[in-house]
Amino acid sequence: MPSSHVEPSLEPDPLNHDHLAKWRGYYAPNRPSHHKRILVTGGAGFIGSHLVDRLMEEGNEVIVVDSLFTGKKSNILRWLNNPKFEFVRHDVTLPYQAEVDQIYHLACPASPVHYKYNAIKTVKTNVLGTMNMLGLAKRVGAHFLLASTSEVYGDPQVHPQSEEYWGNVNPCGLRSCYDEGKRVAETLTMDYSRQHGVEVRIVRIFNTYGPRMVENDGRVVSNFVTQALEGKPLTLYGDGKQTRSFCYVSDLVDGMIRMMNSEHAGPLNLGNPEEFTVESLAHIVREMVNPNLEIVHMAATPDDPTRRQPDITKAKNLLNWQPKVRLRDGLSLMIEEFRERCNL
Ligand SMILES: O=c1ccn([C@@H]2O[C@H](COP(=O)(O)OP(=O)(O)O[C@H]3OC[C@@H](O)[C@H](O)[C@H]3O)[C@@H](O)[C@H]2O)c(=O)[nH]1
Repeated sequence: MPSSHVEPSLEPDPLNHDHLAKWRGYYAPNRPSHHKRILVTGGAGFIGSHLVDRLMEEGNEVIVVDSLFTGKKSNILRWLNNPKFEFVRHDVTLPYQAEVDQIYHLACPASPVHYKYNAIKTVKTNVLGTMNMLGLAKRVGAHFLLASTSEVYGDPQVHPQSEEYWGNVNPCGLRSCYDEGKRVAETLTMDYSRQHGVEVRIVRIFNTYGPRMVENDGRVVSNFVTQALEGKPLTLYGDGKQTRSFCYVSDLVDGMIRMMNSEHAGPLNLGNPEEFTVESLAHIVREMVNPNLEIVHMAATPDDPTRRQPDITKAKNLLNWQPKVRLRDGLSLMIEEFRERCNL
């Protein structure tokens, strides 16, 4: 039994959320005392699998629920025979039940190419999937963390973006399934907190990169690294003057775990505030892999945000968190892993 727990009375008070949560925590059967039982939806994906590594290394029990639409079993291969680990191939748009203490809800395709592929499914994943996981959190008294996104700011008119900014999102465009889907997911999360007393956390994840990105998922860092290693021209969409701020995956995962174990609901930005034009990213990758590569311009994608940079003051103050890995250092780790994994 965790020492911080105060023993509640034998009967739960269903009208008192705080008491109910404590009661559930205290009397739950099979409750481990030294670690947590943690559900990670989307745990076989890029960010999810790095999060799972950290949670398993810390000695927790981890259940991964993933439909494998974009996730891969190979990302969690090292844990498959571990008795503290369980993989469930399941789509979160359908209910799922398990007795857990924490839920990290990441399930959703994240690359614009993937989330636009079946836009209605993307909305369903964000709305039904988030409702299902919040319902589970409510039933079992688990803490719930939503992996939201910088895309809730749309094409921002405020720069850099702080959590107070409400965003500039097209509700009817090609990206809306993801942007609006995540906005509803945030709304649902806050409503489950207000209406049902669920302990929630919302993090808004800015562009993240690193090992295990799907090499052809269409996102800019994975595209440039794969193209460079294959000796192909780097594809710059639009004029290349649009900006992004790239966070290395280990920094991001550290922020997510700190947030889950904090007292703060958020929303909270997690990202690296170093801002680059996409063109300058192409130059950096080219210089690191092969300075002779060509850079070709292609048409811009619709509703592509023109600038993006997180204001991380809140994360610094509340979580004592800030990214440590500089872009070139993170890129060289990623390039090395891509070379090995993809035989490039
Ligand atoms: O080959 C490419 C790919 C992309 N790009 C450009 O690079 C920029 C970044 O594009 P990405 O597809 O990597 O990512 P985006 O910033 O559009 O979306 C991202 O935002 C935040 C996350 O929540 C999302 O999951 C992620 O997809 C865009 O301006 C895009 O047009 C290129 O110039 N060339």
